[in-house]
Amino acid sequence: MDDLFFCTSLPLIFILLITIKSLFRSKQHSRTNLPPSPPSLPIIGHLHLLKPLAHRTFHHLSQKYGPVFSLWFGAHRVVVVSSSSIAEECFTKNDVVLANRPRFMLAGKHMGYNYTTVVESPYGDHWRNLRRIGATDIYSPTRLNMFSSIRKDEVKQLLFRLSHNSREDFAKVDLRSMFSELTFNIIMTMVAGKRYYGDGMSDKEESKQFRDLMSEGLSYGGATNPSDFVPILKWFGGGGAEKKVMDLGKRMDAFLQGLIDEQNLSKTTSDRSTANTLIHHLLSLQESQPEYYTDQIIKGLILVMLLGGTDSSSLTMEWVMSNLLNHPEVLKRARAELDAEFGQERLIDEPDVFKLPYLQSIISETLRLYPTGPLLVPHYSSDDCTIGGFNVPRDTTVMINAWAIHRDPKLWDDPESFKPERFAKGGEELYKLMPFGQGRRACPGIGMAQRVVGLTLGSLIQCFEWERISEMKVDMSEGKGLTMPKAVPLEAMCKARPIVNKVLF
Ligand code: HEM
Repeated sequence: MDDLFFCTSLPLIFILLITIKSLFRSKQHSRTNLPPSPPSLPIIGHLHLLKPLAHRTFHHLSQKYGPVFSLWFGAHRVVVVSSSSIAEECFTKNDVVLANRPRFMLAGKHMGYNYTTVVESPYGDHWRNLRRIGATDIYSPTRLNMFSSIRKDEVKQLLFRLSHNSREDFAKVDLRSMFSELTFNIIMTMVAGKRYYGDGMSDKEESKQFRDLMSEGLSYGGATNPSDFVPILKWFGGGGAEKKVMDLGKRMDAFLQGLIDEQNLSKTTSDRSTANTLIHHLLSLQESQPEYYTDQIIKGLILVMLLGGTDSSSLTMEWVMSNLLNHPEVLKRARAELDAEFGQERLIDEPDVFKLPYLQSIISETLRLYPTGPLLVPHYSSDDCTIGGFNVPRDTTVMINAWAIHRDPKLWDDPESFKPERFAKGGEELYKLMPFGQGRRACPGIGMAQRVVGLTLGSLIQCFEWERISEMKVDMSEGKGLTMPKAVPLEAMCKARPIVNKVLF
């Protein structure tokens, strides 16, 4: 009996002691040499510092506390990184440890199927499966090429709209709404063969429903529940924001399910108008692999395209046009590049965009100064790690301040100035940019964004003269919102160039 005890229990006790010791050491390790932190208030920590334009607040803090500092959002630890080399460490050495997402966004819970869409899902098999589906069925060059005529048609419709009053003289146009409608129409035509914006659409009930859902969805995208940070708030009721997002989530789900049901029905009635849509393709895969292509997974994939792929691209185009209006010499050079390469006889097409290095430099320079994801999407540590020589415990949210890195004077000459020429050399400068993130969780929509943004801007420059609405420079201040909109929506004056009459009418 004694022998048996020694043989079985002693090794177990030994293993237990070693585990306790290493756990203790790990806890100690993670509690010392933490990133510096500003003085905090009881219970709320640093929440009082969180004002709109968080990237700017974090940048100011980094100047005092260094390139890695920590904050408490109530009971939740957050580490902010503002240096290029340390961000690189996050996306290489620590890429797996930091590939999780925090769970404090209400949208992720109630619209994103309890944090299971590709944006919010934790790192693991489910997320890998979603990225695989995205890479093969949605964002691969082959799939993107299949939908190139949709993008071309939508851009043509935009050119038509712009030319309505501008064939004789300069006319004033509201570019924010036009860019936004363009990106929604492109994605919805790819997804379901439907356009919800444009002539005759505003009275249709389904269009109205879609527009309302999207504007609510984008406005609640960054909503958090204060009681997730300060649990004591649960005792005081509240939760108003959560109820609104919950209600929106239900309506959004019903709408997306309606699209799927409609396509299922059209299969039985052999309606060919929906045969080339993304939903049709995903539903056909559902037949052979039902466990991977569930209705919920399909709805989640559509949702992230709509909420992640529209504002980010349309606001980027608005920032680019604002820069061009403030720098007429850059606009002139971009137009000369287009005219020299393609003349005034035919409209440019998607593949042409990659033969326009100056236009590409303008887009890169705009994404440097005005990245529409200034803090990327928050990452979350699944284990203890070190960042920039500091210990960062597991369950810490890590934010990368791409906006600050893109303006770091140690990295860029004259960082506050708009100078597309800095990208003329290509390679090295481009590697310092991170508007789409880096590593495992980097944006999978980059190819689609490049095509939409490049084709639209190239076409606008090829087909129209552009001027500001007054002598005053376009206001470049940033407004509130997750995707860093301009504070003042862009209006501009445009006049059709001769090519418009040749190719559009
Ligand atoms: C100019 C346009 C765009 C910009 C600047 C942009 C930027 C970003 C950024 C910064 C991230 C987070 C990276 C990180 O976590 O470190 C991201 C993630 C993501 N983006 Fe984009 N994006 C753009 C367009 C698009 C488009 C067109 C789509 C799809 C239609 C898309 C889909 C996604 C998805 C699904 C993720 C989540 C990836 C994951 O968590 O695994 N994006 N994007």
